[in-house]
Amino acid sequence: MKNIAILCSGGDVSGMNPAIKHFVEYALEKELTPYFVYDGFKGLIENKIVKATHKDVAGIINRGGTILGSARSKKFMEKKFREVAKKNLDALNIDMLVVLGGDGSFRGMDIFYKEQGIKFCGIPSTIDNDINGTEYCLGVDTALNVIKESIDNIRDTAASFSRAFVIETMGRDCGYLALVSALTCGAELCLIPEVEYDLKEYEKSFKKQIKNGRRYFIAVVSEGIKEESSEIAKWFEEKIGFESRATILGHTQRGGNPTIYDRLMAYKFVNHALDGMLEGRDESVICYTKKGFEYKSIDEVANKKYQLDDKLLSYLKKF
Ligand SMILES: Nc1ncnc2c1ncn2[C@@H]1O[C@H](COP(=O)(O)OP(=O)(O)O)[C@@H](O)[C@H]1O
Ligand SMILES: O=P(O)(O)OC[C@H]1O[C@](O)(COP(=O)(O)O)[C@@H](O)[C@@H]1O
Repeated sequence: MKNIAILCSGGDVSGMNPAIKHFVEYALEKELTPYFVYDGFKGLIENKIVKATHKDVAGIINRGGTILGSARSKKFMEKKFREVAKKNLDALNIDMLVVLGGDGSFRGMDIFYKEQGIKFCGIPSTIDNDINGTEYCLGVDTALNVIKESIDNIRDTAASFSRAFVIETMGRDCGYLALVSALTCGAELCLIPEVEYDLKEYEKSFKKQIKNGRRYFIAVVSEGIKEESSEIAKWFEEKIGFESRATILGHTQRGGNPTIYDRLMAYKFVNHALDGMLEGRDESVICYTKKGFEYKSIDEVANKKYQLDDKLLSYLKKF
């Protein structure tokens, strides 16, 4: 039997646990021996590598986060520590790794493969949905649903109290979560890092809306824009004349039980990862595009910055 391991690296997402569960099941079905690496690349270096069984993945399909733990490891950037990681894997005869993470993790694995010969398949996993080459990253749907729940709740109080609410979503420097949430939760204002804005340009239209009976405003703004969400709230008070509050959703967006879509995507990503490795793909990332699932090289994924789809961008509400 061949040995294969799985690890999580970078920001955790809801959907990792269903992926880990299916990894064990599908590996055993394919007559591979599955292993867990706890705490990402850090755990590879610290030898936290353990054989996995069906029992280890019982009752986890509905849980957010990752039972394996995730980490960002500075040591893995250094060759001498990657050599330690390789020694640890060799001792267990493991030469294949499935990595749930972002482009940084895949870049690290690419170096590890070229230098130490450990084959890998990357499964894009980040709530930011900011990996070039794939239209979907594991965890995004759950994060969007958490945001939707929060905005719907905030709308109740905003309408009752006649206030403006500025809701900040995560995304680092990518506005995907904010844009999709604004469109699907009916926000009056959406600000994202990819699009220049001038708040002055919204004043006339917002005042007109108030005259026409608008009782409250919902603004969805992304992490990474030029202003703090508290400053946008202040603008609502000072320039629009509306009492306002700012809510930063923060790490709530990384939790919650995985949606059906993320459970299904986890299943499909893992199937493709193992199939690809068994077919002899030694260093690939599975991307989901209009064509379906595709195996791409690390260069196709990590050499270019992710760009929001033009069609989606065209839906951004203007003043
Ligand atoms: N150039 C690199 N060389 C070796 N390891 C890397 C490299 N880039 C990233 N890594 C590893 O991948 C980890 C996760 O990368 P990071 O960019 O933080 O997250 P993400 O995978 O979400 O993009 C880093 O902490 C590091 O251990
Ligand atoms: O959990 P931390 O270290 O505070 O990081 C927060 C960052 O991680 C994210 O939640 C996810 O980013 P990654 O998936 O790229 O790690 C970002 O949206 C956010 O900017």
